[in-house]
Amino acid sequence: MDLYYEIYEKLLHVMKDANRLEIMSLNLLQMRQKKLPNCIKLDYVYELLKEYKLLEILDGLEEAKNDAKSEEYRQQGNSYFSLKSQKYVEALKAYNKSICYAESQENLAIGLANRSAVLCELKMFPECLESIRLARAAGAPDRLREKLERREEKCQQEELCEEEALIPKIEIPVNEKIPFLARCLSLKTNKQFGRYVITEKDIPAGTVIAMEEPFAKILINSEKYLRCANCLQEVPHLLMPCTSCTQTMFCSKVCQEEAQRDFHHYECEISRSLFEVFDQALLIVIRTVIKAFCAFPDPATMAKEIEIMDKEQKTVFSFDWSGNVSSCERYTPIHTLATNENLRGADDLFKKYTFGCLMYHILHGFSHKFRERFLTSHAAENTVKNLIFRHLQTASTNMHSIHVIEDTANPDSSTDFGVAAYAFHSLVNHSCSPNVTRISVGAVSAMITIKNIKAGEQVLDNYGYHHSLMERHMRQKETKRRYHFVCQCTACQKDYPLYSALSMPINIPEPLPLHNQTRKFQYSREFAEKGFKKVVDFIREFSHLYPIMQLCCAEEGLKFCFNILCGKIPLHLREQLQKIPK
Ligand SMILES: C[S@@+](CC[C@H](N)C(=O)[O-])C[C@H]1O[C@@H](n2cnc3c(N)ncnc32)[C@H](O)[C@@H]1O
Repeated sequence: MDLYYEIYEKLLHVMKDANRLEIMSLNLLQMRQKKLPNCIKLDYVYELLKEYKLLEILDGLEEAKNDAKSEEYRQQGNSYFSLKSQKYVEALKAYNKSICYAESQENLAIGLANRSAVLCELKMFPECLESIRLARAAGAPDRLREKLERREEKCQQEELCEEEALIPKIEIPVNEKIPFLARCLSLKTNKQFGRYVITEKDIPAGTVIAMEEPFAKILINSEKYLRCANCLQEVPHLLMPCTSCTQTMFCSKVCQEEAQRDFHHYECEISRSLFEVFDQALLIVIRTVIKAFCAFPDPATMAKEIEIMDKEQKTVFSFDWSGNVSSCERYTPIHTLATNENLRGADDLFKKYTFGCLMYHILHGFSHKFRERFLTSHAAENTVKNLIFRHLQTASTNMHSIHVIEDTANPDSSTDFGVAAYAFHSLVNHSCSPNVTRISVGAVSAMITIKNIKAGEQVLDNYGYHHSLMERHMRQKETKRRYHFVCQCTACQKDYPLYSALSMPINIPEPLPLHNQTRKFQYSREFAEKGFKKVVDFIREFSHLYPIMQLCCAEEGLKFCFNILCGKIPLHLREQLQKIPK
């Protein structure tokens, strides 16, 4: 169980034992009825956490660089790399961890040299050469010289056959003021949906309609030694450690400087605590709050601007993004994302007060840089608490995962490597039979249509509850629980069947036969290019027959092929594909 949840459960437990649970709920309810600001509710729960000494659990979680640990992680890397294991991605992670913990230049250089060995086994020859260069620059010891030379020679002899991933483009007219959106998209509001996005023109299936950069993004814990903490690219060969902390790696000087300016300056001292205490759903909250504070010259100006934002409720559609956009303007559409505060139950709010207290405690207690720059007055402290609470709510309603290509042989294996806050994507509502899907191109989110959408229709994504995978009553229960609405989409109204019960008319061809392809071929550019065209043509022609088995498969095929065209094959999958005999 994550540490933040363990502390929450402990608090519940001690309050119950002391017969204080009811009175606490009543107090919080009264504060809510009096419409007191959230910082006061957080203060109330904060006092309880202090009284029961639960905040002490957060002490001493940081670790300094340490050669003994660096060597231990290198040993772990060696055993993953051994002939017996051949777990190359795990070996890369362990070597990078060893690099991050290295105190001495020697341990840093050995880690880099060992990393090059794994890259060579993974047939990533240019990447291996880069790691050799870095190992030498770090002063690789003489005893490794010969090994590095042999490895270098081998890499130089190998042919390069890496295919560049395609960067998708919006190929229909683009909004002049919002160059990352198709011009036909516009925003509406009504009682049922709140804000919602429609298209004013017909859009055929297979059309990219948005390419959006996030306001804030984070890496998940299991990826921190494989990807750059700033751009999130999977470039283990380029990663160099933060010179102070043990949890953060950057792929370039540019990324390091950007991260330092945007968030790492305040997170460096607390980087291990953050990963130890919170999961990705909460890490994005802290990152959003830090980035928000960095967007303003000082907390007092920020508080004033926030008042205006709360009043005006501007969205991504309110700004001209074609020229210079101020950092305050960039933050505004994230600030105004839906919180669903009035629809949340007491239990949910109590959890969020507790998690918010833990976040505040870590920022206030352990990040000196954050405290010095932002917690400069009582009013500023309240602004931080209110903002943490706000984004605990916006994140749970609006956050989006950043993911890689799915592994068809292990559909349950995780594909997420990050979480991000997107201003436009967060305005798109849910359907159990969606007409768009999102694909991550790095941290950029590409939205592509998977059905033909007619002028005037709403653009609808899926929040994880598809009619082909889950019964209607379960979907409606889940959307109510997590997103506070009972879904009334066409699939719910017409009770579309589960995948296994879909009809499969025999006069309609199979759109993309995956089963008689080898696994390696499924992930090739050649397959994806042909496959994409085939499924798109299929959906465009037969869209009116939905829901039938062939169309559900075609939508899945479209996602799969588009992902392969635009995304790089992630390392763990590359390792598996390489192990398949020719
Ligand atoms: C990511 S936001 C979507 C944009 C939102 N409508 C807004 O006004 O900001 C998710 C929230 O939108 C609303 N929502 C999403 N899909 C919906 C649907 N199919 N029916 C009703 N409300 C929906 C719910 O309040 C949900 O918590």
